[in-house]
Amino acid sequence: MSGVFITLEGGDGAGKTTQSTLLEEWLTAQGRVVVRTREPGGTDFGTEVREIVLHSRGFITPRAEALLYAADRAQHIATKVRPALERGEVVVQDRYLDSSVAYQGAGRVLDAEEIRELSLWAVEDLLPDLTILLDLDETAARARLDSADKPFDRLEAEKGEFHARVRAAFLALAEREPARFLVVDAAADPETIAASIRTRVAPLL
Ligand SMILES: Nc1ncnc2c1ncn2[C@@H]1O[C@H](COP(=O)(O)OP(=O)(O)OP(=O)(O)O)[C@@H](O)[C@H]1O
Ligand SMILES: Cc1cn([C@H]2C[C@H](O)[C@@H](COP(=O)(O)O)O2)c(=O)[nH]c1=O
Repeated sequence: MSGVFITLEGGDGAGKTTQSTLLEEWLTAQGRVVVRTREPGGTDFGTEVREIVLHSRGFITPRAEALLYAADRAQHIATKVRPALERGEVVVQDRYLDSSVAYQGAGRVLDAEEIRELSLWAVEDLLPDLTILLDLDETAARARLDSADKPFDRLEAEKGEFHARVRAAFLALAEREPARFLVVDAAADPETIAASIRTRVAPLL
């Protein structure tokens, strides 16, 4: 596999969409073919899963929720991400298995190792070349979401303690795999963040 697989992680409102847009623009200007995608929802199947997992009105058990994210991931990696990497393209993806460890593991208080194993099984062990963690405290993230003025989804609607556990879990994951992660202060301005991301991505191209 000769492409480059880059994931962006962080809490809701940390700035992943903003930074993946800027990264895609820069990579395209460097002459690379970019596949910009996300989880959940990077495939037709995933779009249906996304609707259930983010907007279902009924109660979803934590294990059922973990399996929904894993099903979305299995389909997405097999049908979209691996083929793009095999063609030598750059995949820029909002969220991946670290989100499951942080949200379902720490947030929903399931066993983090089991959640990671479930995702690794779903994707036949594919890990990113680089994971950019946009780190922002939950109060600042909530203020950004509030100002966006759109209704909260199931996960965004969780309490502050849930999001604090998610943030701590992301930071612990980055500490455990420093070679894979770039941790960025997401409170900085978007151009400063984009510049530090480009510095780390350039040697991978
Ligand atoms: N560095 C930044 N400083 C201030 N505001 C920012 C910054 N980056 C993004 N924002 C703003 O914060 C809000 C959320 O940004 P964005 O949609 O990029 O985050 P996200 O991590 O993709 O969110 P979600 O997880 O909810 O999809 C937007 O209104 C965006 O304009
Ligand atoms: C991949 C993944 C995502 N989540 C959560 C995180 C967010 O709250 C939503 C996705 O919304 P976004 O606007 O696309 O960021 O889903 C999760 O709990 N577990 C996962 O594996």
